[in-house]
Amino acid sequence: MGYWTYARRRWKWFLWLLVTAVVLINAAIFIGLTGPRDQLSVRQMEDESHLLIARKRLNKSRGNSSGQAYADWEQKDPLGGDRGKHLNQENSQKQDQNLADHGYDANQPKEVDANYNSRTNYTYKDNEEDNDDEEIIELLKEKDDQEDYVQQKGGQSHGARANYSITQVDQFVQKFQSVYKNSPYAVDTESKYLIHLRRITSLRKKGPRLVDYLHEKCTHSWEIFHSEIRQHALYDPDEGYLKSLLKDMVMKEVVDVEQKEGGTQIKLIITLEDDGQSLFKPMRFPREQETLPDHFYFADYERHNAEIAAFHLDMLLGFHRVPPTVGRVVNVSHDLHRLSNKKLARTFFLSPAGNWCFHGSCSYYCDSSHPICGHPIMLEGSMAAFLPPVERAKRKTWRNPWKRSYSKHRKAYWELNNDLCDKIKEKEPYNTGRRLLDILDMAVFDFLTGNLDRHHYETFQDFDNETFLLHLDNGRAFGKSKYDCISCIAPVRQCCMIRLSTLSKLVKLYSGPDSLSTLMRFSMHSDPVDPILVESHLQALDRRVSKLLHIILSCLAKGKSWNEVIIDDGIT
Ligand SMILES: Nc1ncnc2c1ncn2[C@@H]1O[C@H](COP(=O)(O)OP(=O)(O)OP(=O)(O)O)[C@@H](O)[C@H]1O
Ligand SMILES: [Mn+2]
Repeated sequence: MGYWTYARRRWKWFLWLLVTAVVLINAAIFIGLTGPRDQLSVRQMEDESHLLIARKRLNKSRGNSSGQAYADWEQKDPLGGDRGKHLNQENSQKQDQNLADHGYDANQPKEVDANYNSRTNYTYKDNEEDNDDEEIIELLKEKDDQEDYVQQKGGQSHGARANYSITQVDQFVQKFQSVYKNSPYAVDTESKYLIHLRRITSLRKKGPRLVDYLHEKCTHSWEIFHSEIRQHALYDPDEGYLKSLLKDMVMKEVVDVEQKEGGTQIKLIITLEDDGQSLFKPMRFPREQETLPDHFYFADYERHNAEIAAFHLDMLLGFHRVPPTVGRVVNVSHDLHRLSNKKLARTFFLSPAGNWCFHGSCSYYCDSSHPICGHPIMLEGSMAAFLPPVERAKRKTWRNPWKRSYSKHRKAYWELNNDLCDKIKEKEPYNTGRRLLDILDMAVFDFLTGNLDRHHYETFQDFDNETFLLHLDNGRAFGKSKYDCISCIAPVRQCCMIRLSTLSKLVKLYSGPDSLSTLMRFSMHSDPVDPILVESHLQALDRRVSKLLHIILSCLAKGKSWNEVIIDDGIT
């Protein structure tokens, strides 16, 4: 072999080694960049053919879409069978029978929360931010020492009183009854809560519609919902369209899916065959799972069932400020993946357990370690009716004066000082009209649901400042059933004020015969993904009704006069 032949062979070897090295280095870089965790999902997302095969297989065995999967729900009345009738005074006699038909018996003994009397419930140890609230803690501790602060009376049903009666509140309720004896706000212990509620809401002046919808011709339920939005309420529960809207959100075929930008966690805009749209928040955890003790409120996961429960609670309180919301089970493949754009579709994958999962893109929990998964393909979520597009009905976003700091280290002004109310009372829009009392209503609502995440609120610009506040975004509510968020009610405690119509409803819920937990259980029973709340969260509602009344009572005890604390602004 000559020298040149030998040299050529070595050169070939060298070239071959070089190419192999380049390939290996590239592969190493690829693995390093994507990380071993994502290898499986990257492969799965790139190669959608296996998803198509799996989809076909599962669709065959489970029905094509959520509409079909939920066809049996068609027979169900989305507003609780005879809710319409319950709210109708003329049918009040039928009501008892209807309630009985639904297994509702006001005289049934209720499960008593055995832990309620324990001291830990009053010291709020599981959330340090509220430990600054010395005053209320001292007050509650003091009462706890008196032992009769909370008397458990399992066996009888008298509203929240049944399990969570407070001696001083009983006396306050008696005074309330005598002061408003012959007024629409009168409270007795016999009549049904829904009759009481109806009497109060019937006093409401609805006000005009949104300007752009004055001459609207409507066919679909969502169009009617938009055109029926009024100055003083988002919807009217007595109108037939609400029932149809809830039903349509469950039954209509999904025709488009898009990820909603803005906010921190994943939400999808789902368009249905009638062109109506809903905001879909997917289920992440079982109902029993509570907020992780080491999570701040702003890092807490959103709960789809909290959105549904909040809608029912808001309706039962007669506020009508939460967009109609209902549970729906969707097919991750047919209803979501098939209709997603490329960016969203790439985040879908088959999990090692064989479940259909996705994670979308957002700032919190949108990665493959926090997947949203079907079982194996059907996924539960909440569908909130979309508000009118901003091009037709502009909304104004307001900073909540009692906004939290959203920082691990800082506290907000109102958490360190008690005079925020005195300051904002002087300022627009809180110095006139209904706004300040609406903020206090929102605090009552958030205290009941345990929602610490109320940084902003919105109103419809058409109605200027004299309008209701939208109670949007309740996804972080109902996170801790044994903990009552006293700081959520700071606006009421610091202003020492409450709207008469709201107080009257709370007094009625305390007095019975219906308790808030029973009414909620009954109202939510109509939802396709019922049970919406586990028992401990329902019991918490009754406990919080008692505490709310105690907070009002302590304002009076501080020397404020009745009319300074309880404000009749005519808004119901
Ligand atoms: N039913 C609805 N129809 C139309 N828009 C809505 C609806 N609900 C919420 N939005 C809009 O979408 C935005 C985000 O919704 P939401 O607040 O529920 O999401 P989020 O991720 O929980 O937000 P954040 O992280 O800020 O708490 C809201 O600020 C609101 O403007
Ligand atoms: Mn939120």
